Parts: sequence; C-alpha cells; structure tokens
Amino acid sequence: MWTLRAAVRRGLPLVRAACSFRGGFAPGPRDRRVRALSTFSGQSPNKGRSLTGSGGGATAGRGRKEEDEEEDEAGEEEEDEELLLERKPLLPQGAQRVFLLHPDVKWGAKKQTLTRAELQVAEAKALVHTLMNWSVEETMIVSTKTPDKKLVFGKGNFELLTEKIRGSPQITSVFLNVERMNPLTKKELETAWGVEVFDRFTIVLHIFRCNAMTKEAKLQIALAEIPLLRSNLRNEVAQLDQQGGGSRSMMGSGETFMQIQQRVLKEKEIKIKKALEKLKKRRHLLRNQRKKRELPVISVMGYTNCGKTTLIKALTGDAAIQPRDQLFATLDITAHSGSLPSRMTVVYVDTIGFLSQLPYDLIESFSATLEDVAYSDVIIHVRDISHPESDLQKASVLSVLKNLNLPNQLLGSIIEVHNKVDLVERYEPTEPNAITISALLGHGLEKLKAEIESAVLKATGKKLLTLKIKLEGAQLSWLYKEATVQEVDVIPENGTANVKVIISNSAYGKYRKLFPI
Ligand SMILES: Nc1nc2c(ncn2[C@@H]2O[C@H](COP(=O)(O)OP(=O)(O)OP(=O)(O)O)[C@@H](O)[C@H]2O)c(=O)[nH]1
Ligand SMILES: [Mg+2]
Repeated sequence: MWTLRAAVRRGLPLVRAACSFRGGFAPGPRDRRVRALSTFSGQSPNKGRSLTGSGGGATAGRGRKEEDEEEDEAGEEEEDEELLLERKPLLPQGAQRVFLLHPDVKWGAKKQTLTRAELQVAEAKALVHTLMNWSVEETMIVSTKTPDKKLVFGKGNFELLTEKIRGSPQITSVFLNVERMNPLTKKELETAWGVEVFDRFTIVLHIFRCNAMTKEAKLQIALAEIPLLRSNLRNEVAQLDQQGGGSRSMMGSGETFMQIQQRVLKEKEIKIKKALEKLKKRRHLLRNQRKKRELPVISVMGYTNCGKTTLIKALTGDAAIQPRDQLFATLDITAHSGSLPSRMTVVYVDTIGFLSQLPYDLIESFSATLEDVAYSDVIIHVRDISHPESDLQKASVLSVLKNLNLPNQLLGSIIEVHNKVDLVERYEPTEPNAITISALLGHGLEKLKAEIESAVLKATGKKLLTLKIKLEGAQLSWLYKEATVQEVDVIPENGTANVKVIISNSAYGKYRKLFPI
C-alpha cells in the first residue's frame, strides 16, 4: 500500500505553496507567540513534547538505542507533518488586476439576509488588497436568479460580462464573489472569459495559508483543503475520462487513478486529524496548567481587522505583538499576560477574526481552537466603530458566538468595546454599556481595565478584601503566595497591617482555617 510519503516520492504533484502577501512576513512572530503561550506552562517554547510527559529531562538511565529510536520517530513524525503541509499554490504569482464580480441574488433561498451586497463587495475588495501586488481594476454587482447554474448568470448578463471582460485587456483575472465555485463552472467561465477566475474560498484559503504561524493552524487549514482537493480530483478524472484514461486501472494494480488518489487523500486526512488530536491534547494541558495557577482568562474576539491584537498589545505592553492592517492577520490563538489595576495577573487570548461570509469549511476547521473560548472567564467583543458596516459586523460576530455553545454566564459577561474612536468625530455610542477606546492611541484603557477587573471578580467569584494581619508570623507571606496582595498599610504602633488582597473563595477558606480571628 502507498503511504503519503511514497506517493510524494513517486512524484505526485505536491509542491510548497508560495505566499505573495502584502507586507510580507515579520520574521520570528511564531517564536514569540509560542513563547507567549508557554509563559504559563513554565516550559521552554521548543520543548512542547515535554508537556505531554513523554519528553523532557527524564532520559537518565535509558539506553542509547532507546533514545535513538525516539529521535528517529520524532524525525519521521516531523517529516510526515512537513509532507502533510505540502500543497499546490492556489493563486498565480505576480501582479494581478482583478475584475471583482459580485453576483447579487435578488430572491430565493440563496438570498443573503445578514449582509448587503455593498458589504460583501467591500470585504471582497479588502481581501484582494491583502494580497501583495493585487489590485481591483473594476467592480461590478450583477444580479442573478440562477446562482447555482453552470454559468451563474442569465444568458443576457453573461454575454454582456463576456464582452466586457474580453474587451478589457488590463483585466488579468476575475474574482467571482461566491463562497465556492464548482470546478466545472470555473472551467466554463475561464474558457469564455480568457482569464483565471477565483472564488472567495480560494482567496481566503490563500490568505490563511500565508498567515498561519503555528503547526495547529497550518494543519487546520490543510484539513479544510481536503474537500477542495476531492472536488478537484473528481473534475480531473472527468477530464481524463474524456481522454479515455481516469477510470482505467493503473499498471495492473487493479486500482484506478481515481481510487489511488482518493486513498492518498484519505490517508492524508487521517494523518492530519491524528496530528491535530495530539496538539489538542497539548493545548488542554496548557489550559489545565493555567487553571491550576488560577489565572483569569479573557478572550478578545471580534470581526477581522477591528483591532483585537492592537488592544492586547496596549493592555499588556507586549512589544513583540505585531498588529497588521490585513484581514486575518491573526490565525493562531495566542495568550499574553497583563495586569489589571489591582495588579491581578490575567491572560488575554487573541483569537481569529470573523468575516460574515467566512467559508464554512474554514470555520469548521477552526472551531476546535475556538473551543478554548468556552474556558475563558470573560469575553471582550471589540468593534471597529469607524467601519461603515459596524452594526452588521456586530450581528455576525454575535451569531458566531451563539453557535459556539458557550456557557450562558460567559455570554452574559461580554464587554462590548468600541474601538478606533480616534477616527470618528465626537463619537457617542448607542449601546449604554459600551466602552469607547482607541487601542492605537491608548485612550479609554484605564476605564476598560477597571471594567475587566470587575467582570473578572464577578466571573471567578474572587473577593477584594482588606484583612487585618499581625506582622509577626506567617500571615503576610501566606497571602503573598496564595492571593494577590495589592496594598500593605503598616500600623507600627501595634505591629499589625491592613492588607488589601484579591483572594479566591477557596483560598479565603484556607486562610480562615490557618489564621482564625
Ligand atoms: N486609527 C486606529 N487604528 C487602529 C486602532 N486599533 C487598531 N487599529 C489598526 O487597525 C488595523 C488592524 O489591527 P489589528 O489589531 O491587527 O486587528 P485584528 O482585529 O487583530 O485583525 P485580525 O487579526 O486580522 O482579525 C491595524 O492597522 C491597526 O493599527 C485604533 O484604535 N485606531
Ligand atoms: Mg489580530
């Protein structure tokens, strides 16, 4: 039986994807992000294996052979994972002048309810601008009653479009703003228009591929690509069949080309899922370690480009964080520590941004990482209130949050933050509890931190107390160890102090037992 590695050795067409990407890559963010996560695990960033208890320093007394075998195994695993991540480029390299074509479905089941054509077009434009050397040459919204037909548009509109595209030599490709285009449609349209045609899935997938930093995000994307590879395969085989080849058995093996390729894909899918499962276990371990240390976790969520990463940078002062003016700049869930006005240490979790029309397979593949949000104590929903469609963006974020099956208490704890107020003159929020800030300029952060603190205290059941202690004895050092000491007000006359602490219910119970009044 062929393994994936064997398939590659035999020259199946897998090549590393090239990322042509606006702004390029800042070298090293991956290391920094991993470091950010490992801050709470007490592990070195490159020693992930030791988290599962299978690695680390427990090598003393073991035979050389055993170590060698383990090393070989790790090397093979890594090689396998490398192969899982190899793929064909999705988009052509070099500059593209795109004709952005939006089919507007006027009625019927396919009619979008949440978002308007203009919003979708604006998002599609932003996606194109995220790609290096890509520009939108022209935009057109064309209505259609038959979005599922092979040619997408009715006969009259199709002819007009063909004339337009054929007569515009400056157009190098068409971005058909549909979630997914069937390969036959792609072929028909490309033949008719004489240029390459892309759908949103392909463009978003390309951006995701370029932005994924951690192995988990990369594997999630590779998994999301499998259905695309399957449908391309069906198309390829149909073409081969026309030439009289695809369904015939290969060199006496009894298997057809289609069957072999399907098996290779299935093997790939199983391996990716296994690798993801391993990483998930590691993530759970990190989560448990954070829990043990009782660090409150705050998930920062919101539409793509609303300023989540900028806000975390402002709240934590972490200079290594790099916000970028791009859609889907953050694809890896990363954790960063910060402190609140009471000096309580909290963990901010940066998350993937939402897009109203995010292709389903991609949401599906990222839902595993979003699972972690359910374990946070508080959610911050960041909104870019300078965006013309800010209200629609809010609605689409809330609808995704609802589908994540989060606990009611957590949903009730959402702090709505209106960001980028510096871009709107005299901004007044309509929502009474919203907090207005400029993450970029650092405005409104103190109020936000105070709000986060009270939400964290409420969610975690921690108390803010002033305890009277004797300076002689172990009380103060115990409190320093088990609670967050905010202030110590010494009264020298009687050798006591008033100590302001944030303390969990369980720690307070222990304190009372150890030091009865
Ligand atoms: N003017 C202004 N720009 C801001 C503010 N906050 C963020 N930005 C800019 O908005 C862009 C996106 O910021 P990010 O922090 O990367 O946004 P994000 O929500 O993390 O984006 P994704 O990770 O792509 O979902 C960057 O160019 C930021 O500089 C703000 O308060 N005012
Ligand atoms: Mg971000």
